[in-house]
Amino acid sequence: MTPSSAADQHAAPAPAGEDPLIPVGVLGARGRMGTEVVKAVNAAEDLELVAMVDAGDWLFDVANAGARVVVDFTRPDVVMDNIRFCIDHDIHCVVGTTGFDEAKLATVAEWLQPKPDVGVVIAPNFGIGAVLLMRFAQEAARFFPSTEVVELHHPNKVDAPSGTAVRTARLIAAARRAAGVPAAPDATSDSLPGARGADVEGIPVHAVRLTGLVAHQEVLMGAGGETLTLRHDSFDRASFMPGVLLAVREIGRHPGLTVGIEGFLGL
Ligand SMILES: NC(=O)C1=CN([C@@H]2O[C@H](COP(=O)(O)OP(=O)(O)OC[C@H]3O[C@@H](n4cnc5c(N)ncnc54)[C@H](OP(=O)(O)O)[C@@H]3O)[C@@H](O)[C@H]2O)C=CC1
Ligand SMILES: O=C(O)C1=N[C@H](C(=O)O)C[C@H](O)C1
Repeated sequence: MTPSSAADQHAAPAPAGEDPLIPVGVLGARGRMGTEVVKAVNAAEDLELVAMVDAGDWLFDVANAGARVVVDFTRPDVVMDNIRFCIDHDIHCVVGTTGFDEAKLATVAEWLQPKPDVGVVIAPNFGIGAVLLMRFAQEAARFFPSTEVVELHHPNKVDAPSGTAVRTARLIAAARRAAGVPAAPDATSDSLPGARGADVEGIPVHAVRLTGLVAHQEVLMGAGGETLTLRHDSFDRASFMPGVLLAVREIGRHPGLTVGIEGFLGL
């Protein structure tokens, strides 16, 4: 990595007599999400953008610039290194990058143990509607013998299925288990591998990649003679920003590891 330009960093003292601004660094700042986060932080009166880092830049600039919170929208293969760096430098982390399984979450929790004042929130989706969809799906899960998840995204997305779809399926599976719902009826034998999607704890998850889409998800539930379809659409990445900014403002008050922004929303 090489140093980011001085133009990417601008530190300013807190206005006298007012609450100090929260200094924020953005990792993946030139990516699709990072660009939107930079705009949102710049537009927020209580936040101050002090560092922008993208591939090829020095992460050390984030620490040198005095970032108190870092927002990470990078790549699943680099995000763990970024989180480690932030924890080691006592910087709170708001992570939107996907690719977290239980093992990675446990590793982050372990890194946080000697740092009781540092907070990390890892959320597969900052869209308020997407978070609500997950909650509604959990509520409905026990009433329907069959459930499938379909996620639909832009074709440049690096991972499949989406982090949101995996979390949604896990939450539904947990709700079904808790209510004693047996495995979904499915007598199909795939004549083509993959035709029934990926199996996430017994819930089929299907991934569509289509030019023109941004980020969308449907949860389909079926019982005798009826279906329930829950759908969320992010037509614009601006839709993620209220959730990102909420997490930036909250994370300093939530040391340790938080998964999802449900708690910050009072859900
Ligand atoms: N939680 C949520 O609500 C959402 C999560 N996401 C997730 O966020 C992630 C990013 O998505 P998106 O913005 O579309 O992807 P992009 O590829 O557009 O952006 C990622 C950026 O990170 C840069 N980057 C790569 N390595 C590093 C590094 N080590 N340090 C800093 N920057 C780095 C990339 O640079 P380069 O291109 O040069 O490699 C690129 O500019 C994905 O995991 C996606 O699933 C997306 C939308 C919403
Ligand atoms: O890459 C994306 O675009 C998105 N990624 C996240 C995911 O994988 O769940 C969130 C949203 O679906 C957009």
